[in-house]
Amino acid sequence: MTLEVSLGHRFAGFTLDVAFQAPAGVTVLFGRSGSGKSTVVNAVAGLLRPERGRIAVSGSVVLDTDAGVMLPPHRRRMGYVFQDGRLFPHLTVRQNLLYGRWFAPQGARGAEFDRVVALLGIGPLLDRRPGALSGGEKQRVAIGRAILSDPRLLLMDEPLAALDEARKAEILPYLERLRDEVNLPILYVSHSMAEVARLATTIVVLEAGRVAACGPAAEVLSDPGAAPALGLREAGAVLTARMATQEDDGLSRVDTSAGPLWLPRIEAPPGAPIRLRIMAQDVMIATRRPEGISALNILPATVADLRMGEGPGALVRLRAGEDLLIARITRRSATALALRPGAPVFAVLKAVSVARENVGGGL
Ligand SMILES: Nc1ncnc2c1ncn2[C@@H]1O[C@H](COP(=O)(O)OP(=O)(O)OP(=O)(O)O)[C@@H](O)[C@H]1O
Repeated sequence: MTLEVSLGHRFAGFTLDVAFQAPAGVTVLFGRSGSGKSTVVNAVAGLLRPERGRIAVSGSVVLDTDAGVMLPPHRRRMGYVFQDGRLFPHLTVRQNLLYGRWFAPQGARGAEFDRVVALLGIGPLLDRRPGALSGGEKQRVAIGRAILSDPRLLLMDEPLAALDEARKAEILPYLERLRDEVNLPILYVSHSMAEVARLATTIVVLEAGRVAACGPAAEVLSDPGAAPALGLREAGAVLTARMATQEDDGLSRVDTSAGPLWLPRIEAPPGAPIRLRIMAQDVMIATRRPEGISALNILPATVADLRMGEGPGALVRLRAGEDLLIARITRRSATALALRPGAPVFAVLKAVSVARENVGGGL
């Protein structure tokens, strides 16, 4: 495991008691305001001294209260990207970036300047000062500065929260590239489901200082038990498909492990991994393959588990090939269809449910 975290801490009126492990990639800490996300990140960074805990990154222990180990922040080799960038206003972009590199340990200063500049697309900005940058550009520079300090782990506490939708959309592809091309684990705080669905490798859901759910993104997002903590309205699964063909009528065909799906045209080369998000409310369940229906996308599936809500709703997790889906239906339908684990069904996906802005890189 790349990241091992176990923490206990009390503030007046709040108790944090969490433990999770995560492999390489982006680990998203997700939860409502006040659930403890920043407290965890601050403890990992060394900005908070927890009462009890053990934190290891790629096997290196930075905190172990039982063993009396508590490295100070500057010896933990964590890159930290805040909501507001926090660049030095009197330095140019180049100088801000080089400042980050100054903290890299001797001999490890190879996190090459040019490669990072190219990765984040900030070459044309090098001689400007932060005052002449957009919010999205500032954040890209802040990320570059953090990477150039050659960290073991990148901590990002709501790095997009201060940006408008257009600037968020500008940065997300760079974050995907960081995840996919730079071998740098990232601990990422967010309460935006769209960001989580697009970026997360692992999701840790916090609720009132405890871990409500934790695991690979595809599993947590399709888990009926985790959906209430994630937000029922935004419940939806992610799955990875492969780009197949462009069709004559403007649709693109992508292949999932359970069969093909057709979506509004996606610009991607054949074979490219495409991360899809399918909202629970956009999945209907049929016990027989429907005919004479306008929905294009129908996948054979089996019921994995289901959870009857306290109100009229029910959440059903479906296994379609290797992939997991979640459907939000009524309890009445779940009963009428006699849904139970193992039952063979068909998942009917409304074509619009696979939205273009939800299409990102591979898991
Ligand atoms: N230094 C502190 N002293 C006392 N209480 C604190 C301190 N820091 C955080 N808390 C409390 O701990 C709880 C968790 O706070 P935390 O900032 O970790 O939540 P969060 O999930 O990051 O929230 P948000 O999404 O609003 O940033 C809150 O109730 C907060 O008031």
